[in-house]
This record gives sequence, C-alpha cells and structure tokens, in this order.
Amino acid sequence: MATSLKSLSDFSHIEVPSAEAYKFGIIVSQWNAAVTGALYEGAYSSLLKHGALEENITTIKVPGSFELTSGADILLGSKNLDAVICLGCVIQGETPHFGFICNAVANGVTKVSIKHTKPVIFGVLTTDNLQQALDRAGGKHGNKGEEAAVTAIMMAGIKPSLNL
Ligand SMILES: Nc1c(NC[C@H](O)[C@H](O)[C@H](O)CO)[nH]c(=O)[nH]c1=O
Ligand SMILES: CC(=O)[C@@H](O)COP(=O)(O)O
Repeated sequence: MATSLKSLSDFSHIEVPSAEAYKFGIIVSQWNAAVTGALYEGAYSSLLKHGALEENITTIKVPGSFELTSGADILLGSKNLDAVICLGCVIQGETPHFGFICNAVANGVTKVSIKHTKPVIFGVLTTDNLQQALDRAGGKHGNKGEEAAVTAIMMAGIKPSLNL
C-alpha cells in the first residue's frame, strides 16, 4: 500500500506558515493513553516548532474519542481560539462499537467546526490493532499528532489571508 512507502508526517513538500499569531486548543482522549499521549507530544511540539506560544495553547482531556466532539464544542464556546485539534485512538474490538464511535466523532467534529466557523482537526487514529496505532503515533509511519498540528496551523491562516 502507499502508506507503507512513506511517513504520513513528511511535510517537506509544503511550506508551513508561522503559528505565532494563533491560539490553539488541543483535546486529548484518554482511551489508549499511551498512543494518545504520543499524539499529544507530537502535536504540541510541532505547534511550538512552528512558532506557537505556550500560553496560546489550551489543552483539555476527555474520557474517550466519543467525547472529543463535546470537548471541542465546549472549548470553542468558551475561548477565542483559531483552531482546535482533536486527538484520539479508536481500535477495533469484537463488536460494531468501533464503527459507531469513528463515525460519530468524524461527523461530530465536522458539525462543531461548522457551528463555530473554526477549524477542528480530526487527529483520531482508527486502526485494526494497537500496532497500527503505535506505527502512526511516533512510529514508522510518523505521528498523526504532528500532522494534525500542521493542518491546524495552515487552516488557522485562512481567515487572516482573506482579511476576515
Ligand atoms: N473503545 C474505544 C473507546 N470507547 C469509549 C468511547 O469513546 C466513549 O468514551 C464511551 O462510549 C462513552 O461515551 N474510545 C476510544 O477513544 N478508543 C477506543 O478504542
Ligand atoms: C472501539 C471500541 O469501543 C472497542 O475497542 C470496544 O471493544 P469491543 O467492540 O470488543 O467491545
């Protein structure tokens, strides 16, 4: 597969703008915390690497990925942020529960983004097993948290670029 040929976090092909002027929220699910913790480290360090100020990054934790939607809604409704990053790890179990959570979160964070007209980044791993998740949280396929941070920075720049 194409994924096996590259790191998903290789951004050498794009120019990432400075994040210094922007305020970010990060919402981290506590399910599969070893994975989501690595995603958080990737996202947080990437924001700082691209110029974001520590005082401009607000982090909250939620129990599971399903709660990322309400966490993002609460954060955007209470703070003036330029973008929000949702980090989670959903791993397939024995039942259809996986599909319900993944679809709920993907659709939910999209609705929150539209409701607040603010970028909400889907930094949620949806994997068949733990190894696939570890490979994408600082492993051989990069770090989805870094990817989400770069996406947040680029999206945060849209309104300023349109003088909005
Ligand atoms: N199985 C996983 C869950 N399940 C918990 C849900 O996200 C939610 O907290 C619960 O249904 C109560 O509303 N969450 C994950 O993030 N990852 C999983 O693999
Ligand atoms: C994604 C889940 O909720 C899943 O890990 C729960 O496992 P199971 O489907 O075996 O109950």
